[in-house]
Amino acid sequence: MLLHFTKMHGLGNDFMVVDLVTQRARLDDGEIRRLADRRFGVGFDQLLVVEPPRDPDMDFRYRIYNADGSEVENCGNGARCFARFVRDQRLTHKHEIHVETAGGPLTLVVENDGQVSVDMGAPRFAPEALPFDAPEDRLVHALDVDGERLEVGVVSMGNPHAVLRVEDVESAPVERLGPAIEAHPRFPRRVNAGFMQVVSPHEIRLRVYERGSGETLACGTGACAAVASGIRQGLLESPVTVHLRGGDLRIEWAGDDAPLIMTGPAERVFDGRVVLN
Ligand SMILES: N[C@H](CCC[C@H](N)C(=O)O)C(=O)O
Repeated sequence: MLLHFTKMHGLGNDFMVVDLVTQRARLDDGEIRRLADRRFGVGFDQLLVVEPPRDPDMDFRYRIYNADGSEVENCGNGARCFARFVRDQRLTHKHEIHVETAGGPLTLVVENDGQVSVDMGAPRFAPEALPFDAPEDRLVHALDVDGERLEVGVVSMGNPHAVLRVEDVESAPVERLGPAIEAHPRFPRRVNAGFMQVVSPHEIRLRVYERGSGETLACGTGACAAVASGIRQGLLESPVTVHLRGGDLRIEWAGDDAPLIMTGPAERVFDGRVVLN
């Protein structure tokens, strides 16, 4: 069977996007891992699958799978690429798109300059929202990792994030601490590990070792989590420019139960067809 797809990226966080509104295919986790492979398959950080909505008030449902085949609740860069995809494919003509995800409903606005703004919902800090094994909500939690005692902010953006403040993202031990935090037993469903350098109250640099995909060039939910944790700790003030390895995102948050608004680009690279086993 041939499956049509579009290769896209949000600041270098790259996606294989598949329309299962006009196509039919069943992709199990083994097939997703094969397609994710950058030599034996198409190669991507995440697979985005566009489906008809289950709720008639929504425009679409979109499902997100990491390169290891795990299905996840939310993907910020993916949401922007999804919005660009459904308009480019003429699956909708709307500028404001309402979509169901495993992490809850999202509202996406495609701006005239090609940037996409996403209402990412409100961050949740309660440990049970991630889930994270801790007795209570704290600004930062002590976490023993690889013989070190770290202090991490924990945030759910629908998906789980642990944010570690570092002096310099370039010299931060992401390769060593990233996998150790991702697989830490106090995160029963694993976690995305963010390494945040505060440049000024309105500017950070960020690297993210993503759950299920490793370090990516950008992570939208990771940028939201870092900003939310930084504002809550009094280190940052909205709006915040987040410098990621693949480029910049703008994150706004009014605090408390207000949603985080993330704005950034979404690029198409090529259309393709792949043979499914
Ligand atoms: N690896 C993440 C999903 C993708 C998030 C990221 N690509 C983004 O832009 O938010 C997780 O397992 O929760």
